[in-house]
Amino acid sequence: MPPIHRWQRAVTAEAQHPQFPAPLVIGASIASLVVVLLVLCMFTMVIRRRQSLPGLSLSGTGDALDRSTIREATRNFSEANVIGEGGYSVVYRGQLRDGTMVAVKRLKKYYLTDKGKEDFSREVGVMSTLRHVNLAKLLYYCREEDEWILVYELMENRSLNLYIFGEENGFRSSLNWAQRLEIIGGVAVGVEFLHSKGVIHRDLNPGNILVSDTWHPKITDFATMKLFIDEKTNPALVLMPGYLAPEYSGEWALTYKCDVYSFGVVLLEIVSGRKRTDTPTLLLQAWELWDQRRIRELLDPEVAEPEGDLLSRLVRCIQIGLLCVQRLPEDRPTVTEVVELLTNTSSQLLTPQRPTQLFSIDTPGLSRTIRSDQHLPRGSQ
Ligand SMILES: Nc1ncnc2c1ncn2[C@@H]1O[C@H](COP(=O)(O)OP(=O)(O)OP(=O)(O)O)[C@@H](O)[C@H]1O
Repeated sequence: MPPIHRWQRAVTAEAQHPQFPAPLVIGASIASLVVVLLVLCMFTMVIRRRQSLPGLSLSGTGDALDRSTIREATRNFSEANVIGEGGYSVVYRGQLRDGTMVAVKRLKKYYLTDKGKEDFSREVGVMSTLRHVNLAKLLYYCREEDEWILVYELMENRSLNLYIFGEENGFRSSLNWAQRLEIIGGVAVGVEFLHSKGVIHRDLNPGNILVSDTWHPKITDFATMKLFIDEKTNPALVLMPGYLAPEYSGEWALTYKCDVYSFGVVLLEIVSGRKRTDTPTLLLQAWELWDQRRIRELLDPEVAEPEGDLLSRLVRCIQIGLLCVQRLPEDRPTVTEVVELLTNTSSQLLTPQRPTQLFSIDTPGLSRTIRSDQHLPRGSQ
């Protein structure tokens, strides 16, 4: 061991017994105590918020909405009140005591995770602050024991898939071309708003686009339910095949451009009336017909043929859709650019490349992509 010099010994001794003035020591102790108390207070507040009342109004009115109120509104979740069912919820029509008509979304219990339980109140609180004319309005939520419920404003016309895929008689022809173009524009504006708030929808599809009684589109399911489900163990459940961008279905590479891709697929479905899962070659068909200027063959035959200005707007719209579904995210426009391209008809449009990806059997992380240079499965062309 090297010898210790006298000056070293002096420093060591001072370090062991530093001579601070008494007022400084007292001041520092009080300050530390205050900081500790503040941290404790904040921690308690967070915990209290998480264990908050079972039903909490999101409208700022202060009215609590508990399970018994929701039971009453839906006549005890009566079968007759079911208006839809998705992968992880059953949706009921309901009427609150004040007469407000609501859509009550009751989450299926077996998919809820511990993480979801922790996040529910906080995340729903955040989502409820997203108010926009093209977003469905989340009014209340209820989390009581194992009952998890979201209460939305009711959209009498339900979702867009009913009208573009003709799942019910006569529905398909009820949306004319002008209305379809309006819906496409409204969805783009809604997605732009979400992106401006830092939210990626991830699951944009016609089942998640509701339509008001005046045919205005309202995007729903923006990142709410999916936050409460473990998508890595339930990927097929969480995200709808046919709409996922190849980079997301293949490598979980999630960016705003994934929504742009889904939007492009939805746009092409709206104009063609063809569901991509039933028509895996939809993107290629659309590109070829657009490239050969045979657009009329792509358009939904159930809707009266468009002429003049309407036809040229549709041609432009299809070109925008094809730009959105480009394989590489960097070749797709941003949604803000999409809105600009849709509204400013004199703005310059790039030429979309021929799609190489026909259809991705796209469970994230388990992607099996069929490319146009590979053989398609029998019956899929
Ligand atoms: N606010 C609403 N007003 C009217 N109908 C609604 C409303 N919300 C949902 N629905 C109807 O309920 C159906 C199922 O809802 P939704 O798709 O949101 O369920 P989900 O469990 O989130 O499922 P998924 O995302 O797998 O489709 C919708 O397709 C729509 O027809």
